[in-house]
Amino acid sequence: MESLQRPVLLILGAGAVGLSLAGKLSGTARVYVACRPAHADAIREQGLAIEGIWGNGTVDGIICVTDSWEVPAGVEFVIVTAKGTDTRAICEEYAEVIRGLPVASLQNGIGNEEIIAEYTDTVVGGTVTTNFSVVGPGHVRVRSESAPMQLGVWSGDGAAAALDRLIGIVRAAGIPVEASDDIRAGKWTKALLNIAVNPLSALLRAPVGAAADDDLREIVAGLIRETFAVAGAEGVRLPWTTADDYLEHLFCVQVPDFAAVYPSMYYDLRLGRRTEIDLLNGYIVRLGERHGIETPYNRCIAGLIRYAGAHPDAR
Ligand SMILES: NC(=O)C1=CN([C@@H]2O[C@H](COP(=O)(O)OP(=O)(O)OC[C@H]3O[C@@H](n4cnc5c(N)ncnc54)[C@H](OP(=O)(O)O)[C@@H]3O)[C@@H](O)[C@H]2O)C=CC1
Ligand SMILES: CC(C)(CO)C(=O)C(=O)O
Repeated sequence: MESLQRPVLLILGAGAVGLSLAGKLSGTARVYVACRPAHADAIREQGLAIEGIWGNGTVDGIICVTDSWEVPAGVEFVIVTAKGTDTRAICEEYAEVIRGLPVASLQNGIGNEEIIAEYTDTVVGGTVTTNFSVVGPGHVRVRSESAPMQLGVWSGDGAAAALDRLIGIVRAAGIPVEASDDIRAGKWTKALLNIAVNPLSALLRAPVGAAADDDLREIVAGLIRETFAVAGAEGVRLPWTTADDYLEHLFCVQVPDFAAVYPSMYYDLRLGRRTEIDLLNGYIVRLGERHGIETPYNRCIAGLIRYAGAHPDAR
């Protein structure tokens, strides 16, 4: 009977982040994951293998689905962890399931919550500043963590109540989490880190620590100064007054925290998948054009990533 009272969650687009979350959340919730057949087959056969700072071992009880009709009634929360390039497609695929349910995004980049809000009324925005990777089918690794998960009301009358409940579920599972009273700014705050390190790591095949190299610091500073100018024009209230204040945090805290690991875009480029560049640096370029702000550093790095993405011999 106890399991019937557990919250029922559906994680949409479960790879590095989604499967790791599923592994942790299944301690306190019944968790369905919408994932690819390779993960589903491995997890059905031998459970989810998880290693790293969130614990080591095999997690049984995660329920894999590869099609929307496999999701039973009774799901209370949906968490989207697909890449931002797949947000619309996965929302379309699971549209019947998610309509009317609270849906949270833990994705990087700007624009995912707006898409999700087209499919349900109640949206919770979120960020996760932890490093996750896929080791193989049904096997994930969790490495460095630099800040607690942030969750905040995005839209919908029911979002405040949904937020409280979701935070309770996440906290009960032992994942550090905080409520954000301005999750729009929270998404931009997280994007600063991704704009600074993801494309450089992906292009150079180097871990995040490379961003602090003397030859790269000025590039990172250029990316961030442009992003601050655009964020200011958009009226986004970042937690740092100036780009240089954030750069100090980036180089003194975030880059050291993630020095040895590779960001998600590194894996996308290596594996020939679409990258999230247009939700990050490419987005800054588009907004810069709208506001008449020059963004040469972001334009350059976004172009390099797009070129490498389109030319296998360049990645
Ligand atoms: N990895 C990290 O350390 C962090 C990542 N993030 C962000 O979290 C999000 C997820 O990243 P990450 O977990 O690394 O990405 P992954 O690519 O590892 O995981 C996403 C998974 O969703 C699958 N997927 C996509 N569409 C569908 C679908 N329609 N049905 C079933 N499965 C689907 C993908 O399969 P396929 O590849 O075959 O399409 C992939 O396995 C991104 O926005 C990322 O930027 C945030 C913080 C840290
Ligand atoms: C925080 C970081 C850099 C962790 O890997 C990330 O968000 C990503 O990989 O996209």
